Amino acid sequence: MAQPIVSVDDVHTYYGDSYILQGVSLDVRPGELVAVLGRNGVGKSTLASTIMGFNPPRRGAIRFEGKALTRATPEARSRAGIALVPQGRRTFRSLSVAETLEIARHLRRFDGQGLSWTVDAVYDAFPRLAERRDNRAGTLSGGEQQMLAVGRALVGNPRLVILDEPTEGLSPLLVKELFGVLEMVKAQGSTILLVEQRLKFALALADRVVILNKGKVVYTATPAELQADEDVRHRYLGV
Ligand SMILES: Nc1ncnc2c1ncn2[C@@H]1O[C@H](COP(=O)(O)OP(=O)(O)OP(=O)(O)O)[C@@H](O)[C@H]1O
Repeated sequence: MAQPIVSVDDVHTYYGDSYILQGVSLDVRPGELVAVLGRNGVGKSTLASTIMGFNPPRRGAIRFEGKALTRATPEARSRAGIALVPQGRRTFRSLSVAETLEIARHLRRFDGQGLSWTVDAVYDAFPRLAERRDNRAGTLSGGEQQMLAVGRALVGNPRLVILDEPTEGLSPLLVKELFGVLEMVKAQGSTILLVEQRLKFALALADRVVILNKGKVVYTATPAELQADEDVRHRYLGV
């Protein structure tokens, strides 16, 4: 089996005294889409920010393409080829769509090794962004800002894209559009870690699903296995 792109090994993360990730381990292999599921507050976003380096673990290790990254800064992780699309988008309100994407392209410090998301490719994937290219991010709808946040990550041609609840607040139409884009990103061989509340969305995209509960991985399976396991879905996802 291929070496994992990212390997999270017995990671323990805190916010002050709050013990959030309590020994999380998971691997994501090249070209795989792994969905992280779980109820509100179980630590999914914390896992995303721990991998990106915003909230390093007190114990445990994170390896990226075989190299230890546990203590690396978020900038170093970005240079290594990890991109995070954070929950709540965080686009710069005063920059236009075109400026946002151009800046992300210029900041690209990582040679995407055959992956090639250009600004034009992002416009093709999200026609709404092309229509709004001269508009400031602050004037976009929530859904359009989400598209922009995803596009900004893609033009960096990351080796690993971490998406933290990208469908949150999107209209059904935009959810569908985002689904198509993620299918495309996947088809190009990108590796994706998807934190997601919408079960159907996650099951339709994922190669593997991981469920977190109270800061621990309690279940790992294929989407079909989770689909068939009513007990697990009910117990850990409430559906
Ligand atoms: N900056 C912070 N300081 C202190 N506690 C925090 C902080 N951010 C999150 N928490 C707490 O950590 C726990 C895990 O939060 P996290 O956001 O990782 O969960 P989540 O599974 O992503 O939930 P959600 O789906 O609601 O985003 C929660 O109890 C939350 O209240």
